[in-house]
Amino acid sequence: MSLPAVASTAAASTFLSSANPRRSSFATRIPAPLRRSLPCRLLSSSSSPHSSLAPVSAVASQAAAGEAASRKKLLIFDAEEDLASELAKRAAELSARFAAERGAFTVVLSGGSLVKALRKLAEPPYLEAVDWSRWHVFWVDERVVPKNHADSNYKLASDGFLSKVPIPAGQVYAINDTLSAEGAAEDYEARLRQLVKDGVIGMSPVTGFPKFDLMLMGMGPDGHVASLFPGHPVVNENQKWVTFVKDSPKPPPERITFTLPVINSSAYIALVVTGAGKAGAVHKALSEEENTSDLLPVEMVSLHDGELAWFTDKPALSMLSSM
Ligand SMILES: O=C1O[C@H](COP(=O)(O)O)[C@@H](O)[C@H](O)[C@H]1O
Repeated sequence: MSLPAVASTAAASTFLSSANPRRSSFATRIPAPLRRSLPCRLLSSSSSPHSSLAPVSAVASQAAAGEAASRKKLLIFDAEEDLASELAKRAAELSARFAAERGAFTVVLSGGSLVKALRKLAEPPYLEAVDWSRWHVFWVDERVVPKNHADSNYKLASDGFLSKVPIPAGQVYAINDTLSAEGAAEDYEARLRQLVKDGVIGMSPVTGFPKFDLMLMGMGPDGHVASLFPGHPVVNENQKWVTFVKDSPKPPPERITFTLPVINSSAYIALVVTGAGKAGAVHKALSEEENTSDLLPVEMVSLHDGELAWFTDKPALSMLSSM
């Protein structure tokens, strides 16, 4: 689907300005065809992306009726700085909410470009304001390499984020890097099951899979999420919580990964996807052309009862419009 280069329409401006009077010039220039092409009905942008549009009220009434509720948001940022600020703010809000509700806050990290986007959490005011003692940190995927290896997602997060915030060391759950891929996946799932029994991780009454409070995830240029790659059979795993691959198309080949049922049971997912290199997969994921036989893993991320927020920028959306 190619979208025409059109300037903002009155409808587009009204659509957004009623929800967010501080919208950016980019938001106002989202053409009506693009708005129609987006399955996410919540669009906002720049440094103040909080607007909510129609489906949120629909979701609220579903929730009031006791049904599972799923929401999607598309947040578009002019600057990476703004994206990082909003991500930190949202994570801090969720931390306070879940710490109060459950006494623990379970956070799942991916590797890749996501980690850099977390940097503002390690700065004032969040460094002091967040109750880090409540955080329990997991990985949505990990490469089967030693923890001090350059390819390790643990090392990436440790160097770029975890070493800068006072999360108790015993609440950072790295994979066992002395095991094979199969062994590490089994071991990680066993540890998750124990933490569910201990009440640290919640369970989804809707799906019967663990329900993590916040997943902070990236997406590869091919539309992969975690280590679930397009066309790989593990994308269809629907029993295990954690599985493994030995033939990842992106090096290193051996990885362990959460399965889609676990990802889709989350309370909140922030999917951080920026840059022109991701534009093709973003176009496929966010356009209305649905070919259910050919879904990218990112298109299969769909929460049963929670909120999925895309944190994006103009280059990542560049194939959806001609900005
Ligand atoms: O290999 C991986 O890639 C994805 C995407 O990384 P990005 O640098 O393109 O954002 C990442 O989310 C995943 O955790 C990692 O193992």
